[in-house]
Amino acid sequence: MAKPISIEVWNPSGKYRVVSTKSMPGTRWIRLLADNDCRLEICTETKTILSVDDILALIGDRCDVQLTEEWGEVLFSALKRAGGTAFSNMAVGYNNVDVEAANRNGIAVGNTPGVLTETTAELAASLSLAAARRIVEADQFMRAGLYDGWLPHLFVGNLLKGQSVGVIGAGRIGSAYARMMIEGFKMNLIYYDLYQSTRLEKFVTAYGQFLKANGEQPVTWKRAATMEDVLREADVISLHPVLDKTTYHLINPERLAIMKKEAVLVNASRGPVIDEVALVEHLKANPMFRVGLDVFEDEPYMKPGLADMKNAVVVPHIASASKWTREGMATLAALNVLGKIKGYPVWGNPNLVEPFLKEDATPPAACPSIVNAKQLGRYYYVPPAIVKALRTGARSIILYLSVQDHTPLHEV
Ligand SMILES: NC(=O)c1ccc[n+]([C@@H]2O[C@H](COP(=O)([O-])OP(=O)(O)OC[C@H]3O[C@@H](n4cnc5c(N)ncnc54)[C@H](O)[C@@H]3O)[C@@H](O)[C@H]2O)c1
Ligand SMILES: O=C(O)[C@H](O)CO
Repeated sequence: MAKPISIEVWNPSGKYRVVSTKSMPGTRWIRLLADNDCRLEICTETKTILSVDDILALIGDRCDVQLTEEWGEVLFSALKRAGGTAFSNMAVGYNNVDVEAANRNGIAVGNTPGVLTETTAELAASLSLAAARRIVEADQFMRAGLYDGWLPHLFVGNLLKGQSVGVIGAGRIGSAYARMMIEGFKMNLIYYDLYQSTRLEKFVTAYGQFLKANGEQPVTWKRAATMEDVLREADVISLHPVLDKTTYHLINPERLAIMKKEAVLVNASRGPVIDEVALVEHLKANPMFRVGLDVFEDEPYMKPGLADMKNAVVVPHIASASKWTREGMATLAALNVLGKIKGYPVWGNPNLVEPFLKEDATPPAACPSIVNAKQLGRYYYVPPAIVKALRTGARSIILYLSVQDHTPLHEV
């Protein structure tokens, strides 16, 4: 039997036992669970990453649902044995979750999309600027007392205006990042994604027309046929795909070699999207090539040599770390599991989660985002207006649920 784990308990007499492996920001998520007859146990262990045994101890022999951490067959089957039916990641990415194992055990898997988009894109934009303008190097130089007067060559970096920004993975976050760089710095877009992002293309076209009408150079867009086209052409490249078999080591020695010598590469997706050993070699050989990294291949560690590279800006996986976003993630994670307990349907569009985030309002009676809803045969939330329209005999309904053209629309 694994050793006991220290916990803090809310609403001890609650009927449903909900376990959170981490303390999450804000208090709304706690209130939502406690007010709905849940006994909430929050792990208070000081270590950052819990082992499988730690989590088994937390699940115990009766647990209704579980939030966050690395999950596979051992944990999902233990959760099922304890009577559990739901798990939620406090993250949009769920490459840490073996969804097949969850399906085999009939466990609903939640994630928290939509609330991280702008926050994560802003951090990617910050890393782009910090790397292009050598902000961290210059800050360290200043603090070291090395500044003895203005010099024409001191920390010369790259101008972004009019250059081209490359986005690989133009989904929610990639598209938001692209818009920031285009609107903020008037960069031209080249992107690569498995799907076309017509919304993003339309945005760039309209913004280009606006600039032209005001006598400025219009911005342009191009959807690249291959990822290599983006790598060859772009001055700043930001990676925003999901991590899966197709994107593991997407940036490898061959692809690094075709990038511009003075390019800036940013990664706020997942560490293994870049072959980090190859990246360190590339940074050593190309001092004007710069990177901004939020994520690492062997998190929390960096590959040997990376920490010594002046042309790398590194931050500890903080892309979603704004107060609003983190509290929103906690709320969505809690509502995913609460919705499963209550037998609620799954929200029709996981990209449009604002109704769940209104601080003083009762959230919709739905699970905000369950990634294996279809596999588990869950049904979807239909907005009351549509139900009413159907009841009053409407013959056709315009579905307005897809905010992103290439995001598959869940069945309603
Ligand atoms: N660093 C952080 O804190 C942080 C925060 C949020 C999200 N993320 C990561 O960012 C990822 C993207 O999040 P999102 O909300 O934008 O997801 P999303 O699903 O909206 O976008 C992902 C995009 O990647 C594309 N894609 C998939 N495979 C590809 C391939 N082989 N080549 C090119 N494009 C490909 C998809 O078509 C999609 O458009 C998450 O899965 C997560 O791993 C990291
Ligand atoms: O995928 C995510 O949501 C992040 O990595 C956590 O911020």
